[in-house]
Order: sequence, then C-alpha cells, then structure tokens
Amino acid sequence: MEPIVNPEIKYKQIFINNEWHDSVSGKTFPVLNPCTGEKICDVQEGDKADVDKAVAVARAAFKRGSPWRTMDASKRGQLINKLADFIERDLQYLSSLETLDNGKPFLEAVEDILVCIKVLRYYAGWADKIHGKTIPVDGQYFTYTRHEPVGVCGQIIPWNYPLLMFVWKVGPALACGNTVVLKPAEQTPLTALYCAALVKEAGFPPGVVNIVPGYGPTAGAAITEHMDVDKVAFTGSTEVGHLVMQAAGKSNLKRVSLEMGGKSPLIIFADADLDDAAMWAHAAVMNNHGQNCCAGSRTFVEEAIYDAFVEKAKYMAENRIVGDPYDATTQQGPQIDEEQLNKIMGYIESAKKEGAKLESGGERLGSKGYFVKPTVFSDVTDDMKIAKEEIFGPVQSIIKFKDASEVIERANRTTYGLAAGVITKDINKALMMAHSLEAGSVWVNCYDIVTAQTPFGGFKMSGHGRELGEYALHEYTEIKTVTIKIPQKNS
Ligand SMILES: NC(=O)c1ccc[n+]([C@@H]2O[C@H](COP(=O)([O-])OP(=O)(O)OC[C@H]3O[C@@H](n4cnc5c(N)ncnc54)[C@H](O)[C@@H]3O)[C@@H](O)[C@H]2O)c1
Repeated sequence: MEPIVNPEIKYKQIFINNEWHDSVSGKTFPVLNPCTGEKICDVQEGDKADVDKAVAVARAAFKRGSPWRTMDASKRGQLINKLADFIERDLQYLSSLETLDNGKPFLEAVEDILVCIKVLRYYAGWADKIHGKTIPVDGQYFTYTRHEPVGVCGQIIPWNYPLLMFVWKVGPALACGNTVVLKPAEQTPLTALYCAALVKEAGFPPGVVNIVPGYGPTAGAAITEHMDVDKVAFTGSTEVGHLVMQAAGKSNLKRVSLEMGGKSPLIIFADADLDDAAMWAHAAVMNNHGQNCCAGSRTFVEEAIYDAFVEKAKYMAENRIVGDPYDATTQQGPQIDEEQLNKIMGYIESAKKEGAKLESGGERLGSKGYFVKPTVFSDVTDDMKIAKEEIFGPVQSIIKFKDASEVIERANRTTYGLAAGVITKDINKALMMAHSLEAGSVWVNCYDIVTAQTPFGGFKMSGHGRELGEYALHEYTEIKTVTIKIPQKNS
C-alpha cells in the first residue's frame, strides 16, 4: 500500500452528540508535524466547559430507556463491527494521517491500524457474551449475577499509538454498553477525530462516543475531576497517573484504570542464539522510536556473551534507517516533539557523564524535526539514570549479569512492572524466570507480542487493571448480585 503524502485534514472540531462543535472558549491549539516542527493545522481546544457538555450528552445517552441502553447486545456488536469495516475501508487515508500526526513510518501505521481493526472485531464478538453466573447459595434462594455497564467512561490517551490507544479504550467500553468521553493527546488528535466521523457513519446513537481534544491539565483534568463521570481509563506517564487517582479520590471515587510507564528488563542468557537475541533486543527498545510503554529498555546480557552481543547491537543500531516516515525503507521517524527530544538528549548526556560507554548514535540527526540517532550504551550499571528512568526514546542500555538469581533480583529492583523478556533455550530456566519476574507481561524468546486476546497491564507503579482480552471487560462492568427467595425448595 502506498501512502497519501500530506493527507487532507477533514475534522478539527470537538465531537459531541454526533455533531461537530467549536470550543466554548473559542480557543484552538496547533498540531505540529514532528518531521519539521511546522504546524499541520489548528484544532478546537476543549476545556472544562466542553467536557461538561460532552458528559451531559453521554449521561443522557446512558439513561435507562435510551436507544443505546435498550439496544440488543448483538446490535452493539454489529455497530462495533461496522466501525471496524469503515476503518478498514479508509486504511490508506488513516495510516497516512497517523504518519503525518505522529511521525511513525507509514508501514508501521498500517500495521497499527490493522491491529485496531482486529481489536474492534474481537470486542464486537464479546458484546452479546458478557454474562454473569448462577450461584448455588446456602438457603432457599436463587442467586445470579449480572454484568452491567459502569456508565459514563472518561478515557485519556497518549500520543505514541494514537489510534491503537483509541481502540483499546473504546472497544471494550462500547462492547459492555457504556458511553464515552475521550480526550486524545494534544500532540496527536487527528486520527481519533476522523474516527469520530466513522462512529457517526456506523450508526452509533448520539452521545455514545464523544471526543474532546485539548490539553491535559485543562480538558484531561476536567474529566478526572468530574462528578458525573463513573470511570476513568488513562494511559500515559506515571506522574499524571498519580494525578488521575488523586482527582478520582477527591471527586466521586470514580473507578480508575491506569496503564503507565515501565523500565522493562529483557534478559539474555548465554545459551541464546546470538543473532536472534540481538534482533529481539533491538526491536524491543527501538520499535516505535523507543516511544513504547513496554520497551525493553534494560538489556541484561550474561557475561559470557556480553562483548559479542554488544558488537551485534551496535551493528544493528548503526544500520537502522532513520528518516522520512513516508519512505517505505524507513524504520524510524522523528520523536513526537521538542520536549521529548530534549528529554532523550538529556538522558544520553547523563549516561555519558555517569561513565556508560557510547557504542553508537548519541546525538540528534539533522537540525529540522525531532530525529534521534539510534543509540547504544554498554557498560551500563544499575545506578545510572538511563538504567532507572523511562527514556521513551531509541536508547539501548546493555547491562552485564552473572547468573539467574542475581539478575532476577536486579530486574525486579524498580518501581515499575509493566513487562519483561527472557531469551534462553532452557525451558525450565525460562519458566522459572517468567514466574519470578514482577511484570504484567513476560515474553519468552520473543518480545512485545500484544494481540487483541492478550490481557495487558502493569504490576506496581506501571498500572491498575488490564486492557485487551476478556479481562478488559471487567474494567468496564459493574457486577450486580440478584437474590430471589424461592417459595419452596423442591430438590
Ligand atoms: N505508558 C505510555 O504509553 C506512555 C505514553 C506517553 C507517555 N508516556 C510517558 O510519559 C512521559 C511524558 O509524556 P506526556 O507528557 O505526553 O505524557 P502525559 O502523561 O502527560 O500525557 C498522556 C495523556 O494524559 C493527558 N494529561 C496530561 N496531564 C493531565 C492531567 N493533569 N489530568 C488529566 N490528563 C492529563 C495528556 O493530555 C495526554 O492525553 C513520556 O516521556 C513517557 O515516559 C508513557
């Protein structure tokens, strides 16, 4: 598939009640092209007043007796499938728009959006299979559970996988029968806004899906503090995750699910196939320009193969093609914005100062846009900043270890717990490691395998709750227990 370079921007307003609105304040904000730093367009800037409007219509759409609440569950599934069909129909346009807005290579944007389609179809299938249990309680009673929608769900998403995050959030929420007020990241609102038009085209009733673009401390905070939002689902930084929980605690104790950062270890044992291990480790940290919450950003390598591994990692980084994301050969585009670029360069400088050995990269590429050379550091130790903090950039930190018990302890010595990986031919060792590592996902002889069916989320400060798979349905349902007195026990 060929990209559409400079795709037309069709939607720049706030989507409430299946209609397009200007912001109440009249304000707009600029969306920038990360390849150049130049403005793509201005988008209407949602704020508290716009969030209030969106929540009011989402509440009305959720009222008992509304078209959405009385719709057959199978029909909800049909609507979600239609949304998937329209995304598939517009795959070329949407992928081109994602590349323009986010800077990721076009073919990776296509891959992301193909996964979006799968995720929506997966949840479409669940819509009429969300059921409770009958429970053999003591006494003359008949007890059963119903899984009911939570209500109005606020959803706040980041910029690293704009459309994937949109779908991970709305897919299970809609399958369970909730209504949604979603805020895309201010850096990347364009594909979510286009999908708003597809939501309307698919035939969702007004008010079921509402999209309010805007900034975090204003529009985002208005969602988290709202007294009439029943649940908030957030993906982004741990710092903001704290604020989201505080806001829920200070307002109406809304349900909270959080998917935040990580400092995930990928542990490579000496018996691994070296080429294979180097390939997985490179992809684990470089994919999506390192802007990946589960990036394998601590590459632990057993000492017997350490030097040989570093050579391979260096070779792979030096040969990674960075540049125009619309070019089919490009593997890495720009970082999302100047703030992230500066943050990454700061981490690179700190590593140099703290004594890590720079093997490749270590500098910005060009002076226009936000490109960073794929960077590899060896001789990294656990106390260095690059081994402790989330960099969110294309920086590989290679750390030496001696044996399994030592590396388990070191790998777990972090406040995060999103993901981990193990590469070894010894299946007993792999299982022992998988069960010992404190992380929500552990990959053995692979990395970052996330599908519609696999639950995903964090231990410790990486998160609360699970996205994807059947487990995500628990995040979007309340469980009601109904008990009926049986007049006469006859069996
Ligand atoms: N886990 C992830 O997928 C993920 C995604 C993006 C960023 N990050 C991490 O976060 C760092 C900073 O990136 P960022 O500043 O874009 O992330 P962020 O957490 O500030 O932004 C994520 C989303 O939260 C919103 N937000 C910001 N402040 C808010 C507030 N007070 N209340 C409610 N919503 C708010 C933003 O507008 C955006 O939609 C990155 O360097 C990276 O380490 C992680």
